[in-house]
Amino acid sequence: MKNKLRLDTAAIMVLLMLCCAALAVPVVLYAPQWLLAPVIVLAAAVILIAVNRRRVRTFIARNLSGNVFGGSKVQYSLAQLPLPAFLMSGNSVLWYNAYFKDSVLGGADAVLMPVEKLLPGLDMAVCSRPHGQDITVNGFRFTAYASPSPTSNGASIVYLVDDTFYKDTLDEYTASRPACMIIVIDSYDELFTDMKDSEQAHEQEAINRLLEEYIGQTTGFLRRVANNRYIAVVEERHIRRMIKHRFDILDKVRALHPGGSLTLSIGVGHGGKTLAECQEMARESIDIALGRGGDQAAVKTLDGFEFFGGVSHGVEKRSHVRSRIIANALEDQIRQSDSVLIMGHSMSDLDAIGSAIGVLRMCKMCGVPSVITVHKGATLAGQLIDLFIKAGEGDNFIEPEETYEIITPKTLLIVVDTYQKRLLESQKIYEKCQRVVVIDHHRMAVGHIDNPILLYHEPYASSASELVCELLQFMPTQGNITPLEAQALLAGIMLDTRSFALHVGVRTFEAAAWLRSRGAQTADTKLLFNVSKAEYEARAHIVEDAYIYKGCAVAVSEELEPGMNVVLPMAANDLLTITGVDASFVAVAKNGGVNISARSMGALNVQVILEPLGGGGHLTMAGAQLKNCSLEEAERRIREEIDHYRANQSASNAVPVRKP
Ligand SMILES: Nc1ncnc2c1ncn2[C@@H]1O[C@H](COP(=O)(O)O[C@H]2[C@@H](O)[C@H](n3cnc4c(N)ncnc43)O[C@@H]2COP(=O)(O)O)[C@@H](O)[C@H]1O
Ligand SMILES: [Mn+2]
Repeated sequence: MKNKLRLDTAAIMVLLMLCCAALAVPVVLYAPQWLLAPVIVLAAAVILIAVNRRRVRTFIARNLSGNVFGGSKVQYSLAQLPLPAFLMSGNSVLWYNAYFKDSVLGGADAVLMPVEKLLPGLDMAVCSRPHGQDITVNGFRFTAYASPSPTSNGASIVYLVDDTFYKDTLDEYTASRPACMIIVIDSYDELFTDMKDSEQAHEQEAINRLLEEYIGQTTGFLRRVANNRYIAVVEERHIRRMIKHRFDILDKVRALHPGGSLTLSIGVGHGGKTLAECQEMARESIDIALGRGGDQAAVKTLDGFEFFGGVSHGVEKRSHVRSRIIANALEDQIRQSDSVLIMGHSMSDLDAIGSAIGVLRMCKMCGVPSVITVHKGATLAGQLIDLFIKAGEGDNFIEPEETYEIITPKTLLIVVDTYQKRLLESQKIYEKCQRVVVIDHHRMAVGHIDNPILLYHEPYASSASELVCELLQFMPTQGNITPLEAQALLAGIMLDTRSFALHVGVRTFEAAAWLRSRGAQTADTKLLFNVSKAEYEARAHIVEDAYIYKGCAVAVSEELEPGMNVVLPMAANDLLTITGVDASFVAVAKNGGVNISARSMGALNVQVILEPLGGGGHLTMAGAQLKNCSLEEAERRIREEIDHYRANQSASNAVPVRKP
């Protein structure tokens, strides 16, 4: 009968269409004034079809749905089921009970209608699973369950459980969970110490007002717990809104001073089981936000950290007193050890080896057996190590594997120029040594060494070599560093400051002056940055092939000759010297993957751009290593992250473009 009805409808439709078509031609040719006639016929056809469809649907519904369908036992039980239920075949609704008609169809008929039209998004594969599928219709939130059909166009029964109340309650519960925020005014002591009382009060009042307004938009509360520190407890829904707006309070506070010297850091903990757990997560977040240089929000969730903001340059906040305390403490630790191992990051560079050479001198002055452990076949400081070998000091450098036998509980491991476990020259040495000291200048990142007995971490220092110079200056002059060692430390500073162009503070020049006084020759040091002709050519080719994308120079290159690793970061440095280039990204194929070096002069944060690719570094210098990745894919991902970064910049001004 259904087929017959469909046939009738189709036949009428086709007939009327044919009539229209047949009429239209002669009418246009001989009597255009009668053109209205076929239009009227067509309109009549459409109305007829609509009326007919409605009649058909009502007819089928009256006969098939409700309580009177065939009287089969299955149908009878579904009709009485106090839940909306329907039967579908292929993609069409065949039958439904009265509950379905009332609550889902609002009393209308829908037999033979496509299911997609009635329940958009219903997926039979999903709702056939034990947890069913969430479906929202007319403001009601159902869970749909289905009997799986053995064939794609076979019949299935679907019934809907109205969970509106429980789902709304669950949403409200989740959205109202408490979250904790710790807010810190960056570099408070440095900024506020020299201010008059009235100026201090004025600044503090401005910050308080902004924070009160910010937290005042929530149902939470804000408490100032120290001069520079606040705690806020807000609901999860407000944290979501803050994340959506990328913590725009950071911009508002930064805008209080045109120079951007006044900034905030925010640590957020949310999603924890208890408020105490969220507070602990907020504490870890604020440590990371401050360790990364401040002026940013770090959000810890159960899955890891997310960062927002972070573009201004931190205010130097180091003191000579702290350096002296660290120097004394380090000397004590060295003297309490039966041996000392000094280690940098993998693919060590002039800063890692230069600072290690400085630390080695401290150990020698303390009379404790010590050695630098480095993969001599995988270093960017090969020329420097060769100089020491030529000077008869090759024994100072040994391969990591050669140290395993000599490690005892009283061995001290001093890690320089990295704070990250996964970047260490040797994970095994780190795991074997029970006592670890870290001397580093990188911003703190997720996965840092978490158990050092002594930590000299200064993200405001130019380099690890600068930090080690400070420590050495508290050691006796007699027996202190040789001219060759001074040259090594100077090379480390020159590398990380791009020859005194970036991250240079007063203390950097103080360290350089001291090294000069200890015999470092700048011309000799410069020679350590020389490359072979082949390396120079490779570097030039990469620069030549680069193109500019959204203010960033992007270059990709096939794998370089073995031993040419330094070409990659050097080409990235070179590209920054092009006018109008805010940042550079160089991607070079390596062992089935791609290595990336990125540089900026501070106008954008390359660390933030490379972090989603699993990389890191800092604002002006970052890197990433993509495993099992083609050059095309790497290039696509770099451009995608640049797009994302630029979109955020223009959307919220959360990341203002500024030269240092
Ligand atoms: N996967 C990563 N995770 C976290 N951090 C990473 C990761 N990969 C790299 N990084 C950090 O990013 C910056 C930049 O690294 P880079 O490899 O691009 O540059 C370093 C050296 O390759 C480069 N370099 C060494 N010798 C020379 C030279 N003779 N001339 C020019 N450039 C040279 O200098 C960078 C030194 O970086 P530093 O060790 O941080 O001081 C870096 O921080 C990685 O740790
Ligand atoms: Mn380094």
